[in-house]
Amino acid sequence: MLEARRLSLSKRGRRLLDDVSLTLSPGELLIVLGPNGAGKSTLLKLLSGLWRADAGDILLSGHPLAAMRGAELAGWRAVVEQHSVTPAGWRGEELVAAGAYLYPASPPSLVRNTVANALRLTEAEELASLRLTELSGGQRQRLQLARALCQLLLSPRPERYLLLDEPTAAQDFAMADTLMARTKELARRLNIGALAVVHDLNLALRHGDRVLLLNDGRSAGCGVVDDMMRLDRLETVYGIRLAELSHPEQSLRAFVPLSATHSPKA
Ligand SMILES: Nc1ncnc2c1ncn2[C@@H]1O[C@H](COP(=O)(O)OP(=O)(O)OP(=O)(O)O)[C@@H](O)[C@H]1O
Repeated sequence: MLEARRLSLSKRGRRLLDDVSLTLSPGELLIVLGPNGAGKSTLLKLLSGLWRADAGDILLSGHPLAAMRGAELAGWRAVVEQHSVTPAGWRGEELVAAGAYLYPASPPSLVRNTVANALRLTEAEELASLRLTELSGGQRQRLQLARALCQLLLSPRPERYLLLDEPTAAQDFAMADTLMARTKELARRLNIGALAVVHDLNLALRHGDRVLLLNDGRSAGCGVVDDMMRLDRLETVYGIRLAELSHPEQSLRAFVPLSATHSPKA
């Protein structure tokens, strides 16, 4: 299990995260929701080991993340950041194969198969031979997801975690839904703990196992989707009136903003 206990972080005299805790189990998809500036990316940077918290601990299967070096950490977790830099001149499959850099002793055929598998799982097969500079933002984002999957698929660690910062931000409506469904399915099938920061409440509703709500650097609750995704709670966190709609025949529900009463904090 990935366990974050009472994380806090300040920068330039501002509290970006304040006493935030969470658990992420292998096989589940935890969605992190919250308004702009709530601290979602900050939390992901701490969980990834890219930043260090001022207070609190992060444990991976009981081992402190703070004591892990880069290569060791990369076996436990793969990260897709919000803004990833892609090397000029690379083609899609080279980016995905970068996920195998930790395992130089892997047989080339295993790496080739893993890259192909990761491309297939992320609906990115047709991007393999194309130059990154000639791809759309959404296509590059899918390849980054494939690169992260390749890293985890080759890892010998008993527990693996996939940390995604807005993995569907550049995806069209249909692809966003497909990718979140895939992520959930992969988490289950490969027993990977997946955490995804998303903005779309309805993606969280449809695909999340559990939800962490962040507001102003603090936790506004963490629990199963039905408990967290309640109208009153979401209206408070987002500062907007919402309507909850349900499909007459299928057990589907969705949230839509009702009015322009939003009062952004910053
Ligand atoms: N390097 C930094 N130094 C100082 N403050 C920062 C830094 N990075 C982010 N912040 C501040 O921390 C707060 C949280 O930022 P963060 O990026 O974690 O929010 P977020 O919830 O991911 O927002 P968004 O939904 O807009 O991506 C913001 O107020 C931001 O201005």
